[in-house]
Amino acid sequence: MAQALHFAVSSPSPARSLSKLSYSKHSQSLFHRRIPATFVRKPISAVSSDLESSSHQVLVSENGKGGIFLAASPPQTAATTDSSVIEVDAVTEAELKENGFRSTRRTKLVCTIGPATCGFEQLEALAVGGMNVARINMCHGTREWHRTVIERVRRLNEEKGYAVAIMMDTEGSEIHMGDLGGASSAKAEDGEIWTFTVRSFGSSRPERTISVNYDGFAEDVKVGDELLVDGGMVRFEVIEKIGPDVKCRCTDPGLLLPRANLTFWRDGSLVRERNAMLPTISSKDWLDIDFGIAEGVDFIAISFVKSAEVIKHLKSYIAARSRDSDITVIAKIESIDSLKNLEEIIQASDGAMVARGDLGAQIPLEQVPSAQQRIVQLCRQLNKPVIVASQLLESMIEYPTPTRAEVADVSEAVRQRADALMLSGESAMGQYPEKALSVLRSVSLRIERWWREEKHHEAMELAEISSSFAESISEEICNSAAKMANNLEVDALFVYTKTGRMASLLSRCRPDCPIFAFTTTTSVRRRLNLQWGLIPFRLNFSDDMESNLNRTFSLLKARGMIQSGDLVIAVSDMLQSIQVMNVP
Ligand SMILES: Nc1ncnc2c1ncn2[C@@H]1O[C@H](COP(=O)(O)OP(=O)(O)O)[C@@H](O)[C@H]1O
Ligand SMILES: C=C(OP(=O)(O)O)C(=O)O
Ligand SMILES: [K+]
Ligand SMILES: [Mg+2]
Repeated sequence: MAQALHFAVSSPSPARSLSKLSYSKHSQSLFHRRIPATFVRKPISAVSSDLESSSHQVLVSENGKGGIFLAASPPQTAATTDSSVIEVDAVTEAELKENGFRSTRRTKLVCTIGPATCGFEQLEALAVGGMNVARINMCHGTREWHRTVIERVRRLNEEKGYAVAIMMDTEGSEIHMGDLGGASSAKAEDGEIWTFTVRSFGSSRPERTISVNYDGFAEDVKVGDELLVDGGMVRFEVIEKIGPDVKCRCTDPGLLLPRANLTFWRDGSLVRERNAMLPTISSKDWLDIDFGIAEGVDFIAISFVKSAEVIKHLKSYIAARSRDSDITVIAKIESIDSLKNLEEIIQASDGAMVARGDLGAQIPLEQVPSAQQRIVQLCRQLNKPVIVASQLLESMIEYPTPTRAEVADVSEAVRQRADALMLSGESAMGQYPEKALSVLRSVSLRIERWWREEKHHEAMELAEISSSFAESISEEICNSAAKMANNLEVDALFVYTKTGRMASLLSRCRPDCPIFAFTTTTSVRRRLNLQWGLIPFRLNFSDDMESNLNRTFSLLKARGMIQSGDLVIAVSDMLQSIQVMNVP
């Protein structure tokens, strides 16, 4: 029984308007009569409203495959011919073959790499387990150590066909403890007197003495202040100051980890005077940033961002230092100031991280969940990938299974439809990194399915974000294509995008089906690895959508990733078009 789809298009000239499009459920193909119409004002239910300019025509025309082809502007000339290779990472290929499209995981997974996972085999195990991005934290380890990790991830991608991206995370200039003289941790017992000092020590460090990286520390703290390690994992009270040494009594025992973050509180509020004067990007950070640019990392995550200024400054520096690299700058939201200036920071950044570790040390812990929800929602509105980070599965540093509370925390982050989840200590120095990763994966799949089956009608209302008419065409096309994909229950969305923008506009709509994103450069492909629901492929393609589609179909069918009859909606940023068709 054919089902009529109506596209109502009004045109300045009378009479000519689009009429019926018949959609036959059986052959799953759309057919229609070719009626070119200049689209002026009325919305087309599928492509939606506000394409006003008369210079833009919306053509509904036959595309030889009985498919519908909406082109919002005449096709431009575009790229060159191509090789017939399609690059897809091995994990995705296996998942698609095993579970089919609809159950492919949408939420991306970031793993912090540390001593527990820096070996080639350990990195491979994480990649097989679904790691999309490997994070290196410059707060720890040497540049040489991090370079080795980067090289191993690159080798993994080369040899095994993965597309694991690299995220470099700056140390930042907040106050933290030094190393513990090589010890992996130190236990502070209740009532013990510890010395925090700005002195630096060679090999022999007196017992219960901790060096602090902030020279102003001994001046700024006052007797009576409360000193928090890692946001309250251990607490001390300042009892005496002797020159560079600050004597503190342990009031809340716990484990001291190397280079743990220090904050100090006076009369119940965070002391930030001089601290606030510290630069967001320290001199060491600039050296690390040069290192990251030289190593070609995909993302640079900036710690303790306080304003949009530092992001703009860094982006212009990166642009000047490396013309062609498109390193994505992620703002870590982990201080009171970053919450105060949240919108401007996210607007200026390419993405954000809810860095709950330090955030929970700077604001009362009970405010972290609502701050997380606010940050995730704002990023989604502004079309910026957002990562929920830290302590998701903290107990799995020591235990092979998570607590119920941790599973609920992960579920909530997936329910909020964050783009990505991040493991910190769990994968950097924990005993069960692969188990922790598999918990993230299984919880993601479960909540994503819950969304598709029970909640997708609650898709978030997305405000218009385009800053030009051309951009608004792309935005309208993606919003419509995502809606069509849900209404027609298509198996997948295909998007052909050089810059990745069209792919992220589709990801922003959180459609029920996965989004196959084809792009011509490896760096854009890796960058798309952080965005919800995108399965990035590298493929040389032209502006001839027919040949792009035919080649893509044959390449993916040959790899058993799609099959004839699958229903696909294809979107392209070159032609600004939507096509609905069955895989031949
Ligand atoms: N490159 C590294 N070398 C050694 N230890 C690391 C490294 N990266 C992370 N770690 C360990 O894992 C813990 C959690 O990692 P992360 O959350 O990134 O750092 P932090 O908690 O110090 O901000 C760190 O405190 C540190 O003990
Ligand atoms: C991710 C965070 O930053 P870092 O681990 O670098 O302190 C955090 O504070 O949660
Ligand atoms: K850091
Ligand atoms: Mg932090």
